[in-house]
Amino acid sequence: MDGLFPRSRAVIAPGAVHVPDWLSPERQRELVVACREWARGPVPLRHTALPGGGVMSVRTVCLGWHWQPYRYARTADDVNGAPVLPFPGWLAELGRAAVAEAYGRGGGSEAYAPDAALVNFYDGTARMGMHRDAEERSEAPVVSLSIGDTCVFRFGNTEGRGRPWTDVELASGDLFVFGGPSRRAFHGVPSVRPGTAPPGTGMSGGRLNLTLRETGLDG
Ligand SMILES: O=C(O)CCC(=O)C(=O)O
Ligand SMILES: [Fe+2]
Repeated sequence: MDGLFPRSRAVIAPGAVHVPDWLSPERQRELVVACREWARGPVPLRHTALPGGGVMSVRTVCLGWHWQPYRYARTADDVNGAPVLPFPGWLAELGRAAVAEAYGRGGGSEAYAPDAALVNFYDGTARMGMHRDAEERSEAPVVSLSIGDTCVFRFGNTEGRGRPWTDVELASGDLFVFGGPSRRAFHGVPSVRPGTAPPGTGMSGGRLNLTLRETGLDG
């Protein structure tokens, strides 16, 4: 039944907007090519090690600022010490277009200047636990772009990891923006649905997610 009914734009919580099918198929393919290039290094796509000894099931590479739990740096000190790749101007432009799409012109899109991105790759068994994006000093929104297999994206509240939450299916090409009162909301990815990607993304399987952030950091 998937694909028979158009999915519609939805405000999931104040400041949290889901826009299905925002990225064109061409744009998705371009992003896949770019992600593949970024994953070549100098910092490899890797399972992030957590301070408690665990390892994330998602594999990640960063742009602009390298995120390691729980700080940003210009070098990947928890991987190989290499400098993080620059944040491309065209990706910041795409981020501004995303914020304009979510909040309308005048909703802060002109001033949006993302300077960090996490590029996450999920195989069929990868998940991401409930967390908040908290290392950024800026209150500017997070822009999330999804390509490949559909996932369940769990969007919670700002108080804690538990309910209430809303489960949203993020499919290939979907945009999700969370800012304003939802900027520090807990969120996670409890499951990915293998084999649900549309043909033509250029991926052979799995899910890619890019989150663009404004760190508010200097230097
Ligand atoms: O994969 C997603 O949709 C969310 C990723 C995320 O929350 C993060 O990278 O902080
Ligand atoms: Fe996050």
